[in-house]
Amino acid sequence: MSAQILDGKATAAAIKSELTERVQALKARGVAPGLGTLLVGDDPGSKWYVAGKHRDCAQVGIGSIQRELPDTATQEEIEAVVRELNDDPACTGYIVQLPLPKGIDTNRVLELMDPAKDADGLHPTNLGRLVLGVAAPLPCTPNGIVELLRRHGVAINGAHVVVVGRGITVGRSIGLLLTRKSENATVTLCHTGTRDLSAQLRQADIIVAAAGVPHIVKPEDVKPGAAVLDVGVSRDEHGKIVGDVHPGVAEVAAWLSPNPGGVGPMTRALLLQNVVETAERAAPRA
Ligand SMILES: Nc1nc2c(c(=O)[nH]1)N[C@@H](CN(C=O)c1ccc(C(=O)N[C@@H](CCC(=O)O)C(=O)O)cc1)CN2
Repeated sequence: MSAQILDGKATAAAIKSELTERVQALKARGVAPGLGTLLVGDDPGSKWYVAGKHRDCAQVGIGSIQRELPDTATQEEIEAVVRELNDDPACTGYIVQLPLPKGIDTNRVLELMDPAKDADGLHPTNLGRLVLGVAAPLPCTPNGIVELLRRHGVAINGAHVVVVGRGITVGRSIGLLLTRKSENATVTLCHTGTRDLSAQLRQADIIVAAAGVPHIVKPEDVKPGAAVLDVGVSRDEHGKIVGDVHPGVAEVAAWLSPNPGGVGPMTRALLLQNVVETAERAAPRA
């Protein structure tokens, strides 16, 4: 058996094409959505991701505001740019690219953002709204995963989802989305303190691997017929991505989201969706 591919590139392209129409409709009503990004430091991966976000904006007609600081920037300098983005009327939504350099208090930076402009859905107010079930921008990678499964017809309702990794952008928040009544999944969150990871993985109908540990999910850990989403990014000595999922899993799983080409492009598409939805919320139809 060879798994069917959960094609993030093609799905993201479809979402971007839908968003292009929504942006045009907003502009016809005099609303111009604009995405701001704050990049601190010169990590090549982060630079590439931010550049990709602005390429996407150009593609769908969203404006771009790019702010950069060196990796020597202080907490105060970073917070000053956050305040500027909060006050900039051209910036209708923005993100602070993560991770921030060592020594910077990321939570303080995120808390300072205007929650109404939080395009990543990572502000404590928006995570709280998600807990309460109130409309809010949703974290992009978890939302991208749900959308990727939904658009490929993978059953989420009643599924047992095992998530590996408890980072802020994926593992911590994905359970909040998947356990909503609309998704109705049962979620187990595994991390470095989990005693028998293989035993947990073998129970899963859906595996979300977001640990950043190369090939932590092995073929023998996967129930035949499961859907497996590879989210972790490590690099080999040539800079090539090595995911969290061993290539042999393709012979056991029914569905596989590859890496690259799976969840990454979905993260970018759902970021644009947050920007569009924030602008739509701020400018309700007459
Ligand atoms: N503020 C945020 N920071 C980070 C987030 C986030 O959602 N918000 N997630 C990641 C990085 N990320 C977006 O910022 C991101 C990662 C990967 C991709 C992507 O399209 N990857 C490609 C492969 C690219 C390559 O070859 O390196 C793919 O998967 O096909 C997009 C966005 C951490 N920081």
